[in-house]
Amino acid sequence: MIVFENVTKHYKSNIGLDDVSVRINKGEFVFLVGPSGAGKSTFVKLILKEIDANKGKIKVRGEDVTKFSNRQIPKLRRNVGIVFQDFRLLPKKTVYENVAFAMEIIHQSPRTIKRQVPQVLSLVGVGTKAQKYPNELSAGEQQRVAIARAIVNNPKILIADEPTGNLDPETAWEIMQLLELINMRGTTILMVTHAKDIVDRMNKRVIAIEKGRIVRDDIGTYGFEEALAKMEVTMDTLQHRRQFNEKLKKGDL
Ligand SMILES: Nc1ncnc2c1ncn2[C@@H]1O[C@H](COP(=O)(O)OP(=O)(O)OP(=O)(O)O)[C@@H](O)[C@H]1O
Repeated sequence: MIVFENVTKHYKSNIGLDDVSVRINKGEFVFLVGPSGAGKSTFVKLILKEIDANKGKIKVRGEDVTKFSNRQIPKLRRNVGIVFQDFRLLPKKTVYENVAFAMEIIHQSPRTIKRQVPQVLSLVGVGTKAQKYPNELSAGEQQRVAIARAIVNNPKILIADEPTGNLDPETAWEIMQLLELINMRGTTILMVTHAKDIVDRMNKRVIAIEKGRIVRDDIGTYGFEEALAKMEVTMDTLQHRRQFNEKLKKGDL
């Protein structure tokens, strides 16, 4: 889904990323962590082609974005939703209008907008706030609206850049559960964060970068346990089927 192959990005004298190779698969939930100046924003900006790499290939959904022309960039960004720490909602538009606007700019029909916006607002838990303005909402509600706006056009990838940075721990956790729900519906999620407690609690894959290099890439253990649980079910089912077949053969049924 997102592949970096020997990607290097230098800014004059600073290293953004240094020979980074990594693959994020379809459906994954990945944390990108690292100290300030490590290269996290550089990583995100390269995916969105807000900046260009000096070296290497960056594939997003199989296409090498380093070769994209300016005309191809809007399509790329349509496939990658993004949410920020500071929400970035339009203050003079209502919740409904903020989300509808993301559909209007890609020329969705009024009928589709009318159908989709209420659906996505209730999915993220702010269905009753459609006519409110951002300043009438709590921080957590504003982030929910920003998430609604980011996913309303069904992007395959959602990048969350410090999405809980402005939230108290309880609200932050609610937002994480919402992101998990979105991930379970099939969206690949890349979340940049400094929130160690959240990273530990979520137990997902963690890519750590320092000074432009990947220094750790740990797969969360839940994925493995889940797979094991699924295997047990399958093995149970197989065993039942085998017993059933044997009984059938013996004429015990
Ligand atoms: N436009 C730029 N011009 C020059 N140097 C830059 C530029 N943008 C980033 N850098 C440098 O590249 C390195 C990586 O920066 P980047 O913003 O990717 O880090 P980060 O991990 O996102 O940091 P933070 O957690 O503080 O946002 C840093 O040394 C930074 O100073």
